[in-house]
Order: sequence, then structure tokens, then C-alpha cells
Amino acid sequence: MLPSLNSVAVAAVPFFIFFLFLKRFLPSGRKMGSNTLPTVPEVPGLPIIGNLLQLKEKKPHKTFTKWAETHGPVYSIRTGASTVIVINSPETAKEAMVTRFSSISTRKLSNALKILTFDKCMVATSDYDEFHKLAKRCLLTNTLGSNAQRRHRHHRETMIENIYSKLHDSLKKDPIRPINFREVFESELFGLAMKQALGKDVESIYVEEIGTLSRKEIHKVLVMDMMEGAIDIDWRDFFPYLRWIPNKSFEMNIQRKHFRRMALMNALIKDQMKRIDAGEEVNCYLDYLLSEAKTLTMDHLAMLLWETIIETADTTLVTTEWAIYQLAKDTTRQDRLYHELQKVCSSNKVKEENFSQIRYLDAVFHETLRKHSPAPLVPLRYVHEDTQIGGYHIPSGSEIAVNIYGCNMDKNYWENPEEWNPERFLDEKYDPLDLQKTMAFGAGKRACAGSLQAMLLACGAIGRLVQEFEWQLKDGEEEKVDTVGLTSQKLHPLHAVLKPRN
Ligand code: HEM
Repeated sequence: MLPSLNSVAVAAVPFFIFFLFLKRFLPSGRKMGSNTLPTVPEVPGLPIIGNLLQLKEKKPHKTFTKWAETHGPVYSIRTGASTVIVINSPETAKEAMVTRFSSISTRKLSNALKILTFDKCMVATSDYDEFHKLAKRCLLTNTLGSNAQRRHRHHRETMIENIYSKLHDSLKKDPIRPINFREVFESELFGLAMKQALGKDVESIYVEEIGTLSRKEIHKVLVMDMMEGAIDIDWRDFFPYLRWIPNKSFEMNIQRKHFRRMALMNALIKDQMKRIDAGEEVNCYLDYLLSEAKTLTMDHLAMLLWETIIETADTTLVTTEWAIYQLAKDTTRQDRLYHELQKVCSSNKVKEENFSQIRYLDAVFHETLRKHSPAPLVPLRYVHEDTQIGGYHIPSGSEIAVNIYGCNMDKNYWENPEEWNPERFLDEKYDPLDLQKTMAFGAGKRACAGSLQAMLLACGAIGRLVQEFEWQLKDGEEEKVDTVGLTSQKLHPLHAVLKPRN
């Protein structure tokens, strides 16, 4: 989120002097909006750079949540030349994302994201326009909607079976050695993402521009490099009037990642086209787009397929890893889940049709989403016409940051929000089928399109793995709660000691 602070400081000096001059001679800002609603409270910052230095911790959602205690649920900050309105409570977030959606339906992307999203050529980052509607319809029809998810069920079952077998095999080899849960889950989840997108989990591929890539390298180019690049900072994001100054190392780094991703996606697509030309069709997103969205260019095709891979491969891993961490730490709650699974499934493997009867499994999933919101901030929205949120005037030209983490930690809304307490979701007011119990999936027209898939995958894995094994944290693991990156991924992969139940 943040630029190198030294480079900001250096660039800021002449502007700081200029600002002091302006401030001396110009009248100070309005206290009421143009339509008599009050303006949003401001978090005090420095001239020119605004609040950038206060955000140096690289976990802006946490800083935003702290500021909400002083400034209230809606306040504004300045990140260089931009004014960002930060929204921190579930009520105001819903108002912004649902009621005021039409005034804030466009995206404002960082320079890194402009390149990595091929200028908004993804469902999740496009503006609310015709491209978005076409791409989203295709994505829901083939991959993420409820009928599509029914057709992809065998992929989920295979994935969970493979995870179970791998864990079992490593226990057979060494029953007391802690297991790196992420290593196993990440690899299988990536396989599922590839099958849904391209019809095949690819072991290796030759890419003309890069050379031969192993499966691990494919994962790196399509997922790891992209997650890293998405939070790469170009200080010119904050000072657009300085965009004439080159930032070569940033540009080369992002363009290289983008080039490798596109070259690899093109090679993967071409490989599958040979299969299609040979008359072999598979139920996957590539085959669907080729037959139903013929106006798409090769680049569009590559981007839309890549989108499902990256979205499948990351946030569900984050959620499942945190859920297993919490259950391994709290064995009383783990036992409760195990007994509820036994009550409904007895000696049978838990199936998706059982989920609605196992309320505690649903509670574990939603409480994990709340406490460890995988996407802690909604990508910035742009206010393209004056509007209002929380009783404040919101001027056009500002940006909106919905702090999902802040909403899910709001003390006025959640009792003891710091506590991981699945029991809170057993309250009758919660509908077991409702995927929007927290703000984790966003809200309104742009709410997460993959929430059903995320729930089916995470609940399927958590349920089956607790049925089969007793989980315990490796010594020293309890304290490892730091997060890293764009999503709230655990900094240290979860290591647990497993014991087969039977
Ligand atoms: C626990 C897992 C997940 C979480 C917490 C999550 C969260 C979110 C959030 C917060 C948004 C933004 C909403 C907004 O901009 O207002 C979003 C959008 C989206 N997500 Fe997810 N997501 C998850 C899993 C997935 C998966 C597995 C997929 C697909 C494979 C997916 C696909 C999408 C898409 C396509 C959008 C854009 C929807 C639109 O703009 O219309 N997500 N997600």
C-alpha cells in the first residue's frame, strides 16, 4: 500500500514549502458540504503527504480500525494528492456498497494494479459496465453460480480426498513429525483452480518466451508473483502530478511479472486448444468462453481465466488455514465440531448436503471469516458524483476504502470481537444458508461472486479433516498470528501435529 518512505520524503520537500505558502494565504477548508450535510472528520496529517507516514506499518486495515475509535466510523485521510474516505462500521459499509452504489461504482486502481489487471480486464476490478456484466454472467454460469458449482463438485471431492491421502501418507512415514498444512492444501487447491479454468491440472509446460516451467513454477508465476506485485508501490500513485518522473525499477518489475503471466496463460490456452481441436470437450471455463463469448480477444480470454485461478487459489486457503489453526489451538471447540459431525454423519464421510444440518461447521467458517477477514480492505472505489454516507457529505473525486476488517471488529456490533467464538453464530437470528453474516464477502452488486465456492471448499475440507484427525498445534505455533500480504494470510504456514481418530 505504501511507497518507500524515503522517496516520498525527498519528493515532498519542495511541495511542503509551497503548501505552507498556500496555506498562509488561502482560506481554510469548509466545515459543511455543499448540500449542508457536514463534511467527514479528518485524521490530522502533514501537508503534501497527508497521512502517508502514519500508514507505514503496511497493515492499513489495522491502523484504520484504531483511528475509528477516535474519529468515528467514517473519516477521511489524505494519501498524498488523494482524499480517501474510510468506512469502518457494518451499517455505513452497507450504505456505501448497497444504497450509494450508483455514485461509487467505478474503481480507482494503483499503477501496479492497472498493469496486473490489464487495465481492469477482470470481473473483480472492472467498472460496472458492459464488459463487467458479460464477464460476470459467464463466470457465474460456467464456474461460480450454484448450478455450475454442482457440476464442479467432483473436483472438490477429489481435492479433499487427495489432501486426506497426503496427510495420511506423511503420518505413515513419520507419525510425530508436524505437518505443514499449507503446503498440502495450497497445492491441491491450485490443482482444482486449474481444472475449473482449463480442464486440466498441468504438471509442466514449455513456454516459448520463458522456457519449461514445473507445476511449482506455474503456481509462482500465476499466483505468488501476482499477489506480491499487487501490493507493489509506485510513489507516483500518491502524487499523480509527478508522473512525468520515471520510476524504472517499479515499472520493470511489474511489467516483467505481467509479461510472464500472459506468456504462460497463452501457452496454457494453446495447449488446451489442441485438445478442443481434437474434439475433446471438457466442462471448464476455457471451453465455455470459447463457445459462448466469441467476441473476447486472446488477451481478454487469458485474463478472465487467470482471474478464476488467482481468486480460487488464495482467499480460500487463507480461510481454511486460519480455521484449522483456531481448532487446533482450541481442542474443546474442535471436539464439539467433531461430535456434531458424528451426530449427523455417524461413520460416513461428511458431504455437502450435510452442511446445513451441521450448524457448528457453518459457525466455524463464518467466525473465521470475521476474525481473519481474508480480504481486509475492499479495493478502492471512486466517487464520481456527490453523495452522502453516514450522514456526511461525500464529494465527487474522493475515493472510498471499505475497511472490512474494521467492520468485522466493530465493538458496537460484535461482543468481544477479538475473541474467536463460533458460538456467536449459533444465535437464531442467523440463517445457516446466509453467506453474508459478516462483511467478509463485501455487499451489494459487487459482493463476492465466489462466496459459495469458498464456503463449499472450506467447509468440506474443515469438516472432513476434523472427522479424520485430531489436530494439535506444534509447540510455539500459538504465538504465530502475524499476517502478510494483500490478503490476511498467516505469515508462518501452519504446522500441526495430527493423530488419526480411528
Ligand atoms: C473466503 C474467500 C473469499 C473472500 C473473503 C472474498 C472476498 C471478496 C470481496 C471482499 C470482494 C469485493 C467486493 C467489492 O468489491 O465490493 C470480492 C469480490 C469478488 N470475488 Fe471474492 N472472496 C473470496 C473467494 C472468492 C473465490 C473463491 C472467487 C472465485 C473463484 C472469488 C471471486 C470474486 C469475484 C469475481 C469478485 C468480484 C465480484 C464483482 O465485482 O461483481 N472470490 N471477494
